[in-house]
Amino acid sequence: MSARILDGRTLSKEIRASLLERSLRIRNKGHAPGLAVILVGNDPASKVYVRNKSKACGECGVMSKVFLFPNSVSEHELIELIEKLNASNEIDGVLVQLPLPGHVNVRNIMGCISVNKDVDGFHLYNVGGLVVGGTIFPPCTPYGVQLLLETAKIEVSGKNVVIVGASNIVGKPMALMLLQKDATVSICHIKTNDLSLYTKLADVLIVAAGKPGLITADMVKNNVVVIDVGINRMPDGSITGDVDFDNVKHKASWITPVPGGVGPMTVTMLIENTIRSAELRMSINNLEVTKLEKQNQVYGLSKLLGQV
Ligand SMILES: Nc1nc(=O)c2c([nH]1)NC[C@@H]1CN(c3ccc(C(=O)N[C@@H](CCC(=O)O)C(=O)O)cc3)C=[N+]21
Ligand SMILES: [Mg+2]
Repeated sequence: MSARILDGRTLSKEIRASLLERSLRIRNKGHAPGLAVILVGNDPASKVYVRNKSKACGECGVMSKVFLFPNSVSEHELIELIEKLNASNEIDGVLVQLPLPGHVNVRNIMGCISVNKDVDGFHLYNVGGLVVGGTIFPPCTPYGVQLLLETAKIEVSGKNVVIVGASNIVGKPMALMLLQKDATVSICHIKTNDLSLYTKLADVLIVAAGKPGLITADMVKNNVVVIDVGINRMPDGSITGDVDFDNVKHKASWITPVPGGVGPMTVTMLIENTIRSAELRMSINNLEVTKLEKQNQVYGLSKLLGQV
């Protein structure tokens, strides 16, 4: 037996085609959707991701602007730029690439991004939205995983979903989103005493630990659905996930490859959030947007969610 592949690259292509159509509709009304990406320092992986994001923006008719800063940048300089971008009518989404250098307080920076342009979903307001069951901007990686599962018609309601990794950008928001879909969610992390006790229970196993080969075939049950969020750069330059793909695939019913699984979906959902932000801004009176924006108030939440 060999698992079916959850192909994020192919699904991304399909979604990006429909995003381009949405983008063109917005452009026809006189606005080009815009994403601002702030990149600090020289981390080669961050540069690759930012390049992928810009390329995807191009495919979807989204204007992208990258702002580069040296490692020595001050918090003040970053905040000054973010405030300009918050106030700019050309910009629908603002993203600060992580990680940031140690002397910059991530919470301070994320807190300055307008909640209405927080396409990463990292502002505490949007994080709080997830806790109570809905947010304007679902964080891109968990959002992409959810879409991969939905597209393959993998039902999570009532299922044991085990998440390995408790980061603020993947593990924790993923848990909240799947809890909202009535899954029974367990979160494991670096201090978990007996990891395989949990992984063996999983109907759906989501791994975001950053450790190549962490999940082996003996740790999972037959027919498990495996989502590998890990991206580990190997000495030969290739990338690999956290799952021993070649062996686990014989037990799993579905599995994501790395590359070509979750990674492209992360980028695609970022564009989706940006285009949705642009659609929302277009649907609201400009004066009202400016007024609410100045007060850093949220608009359109009830419009998007139906109810909170
Ligand atoms: N503010 C912020 N938002 C993020 O969303 C964010 C971030 N910071 N910092 C880093 C992580 C990581 N991330 C990825 C983006 C693209 C791929 C991607 O395109 N992966 C390709 C391969 C890429 C390669 O070859 O290295 C794939 O898996 O097929 C992966 C991971 C976004 N992140
Ligand atoms: Mg991400």
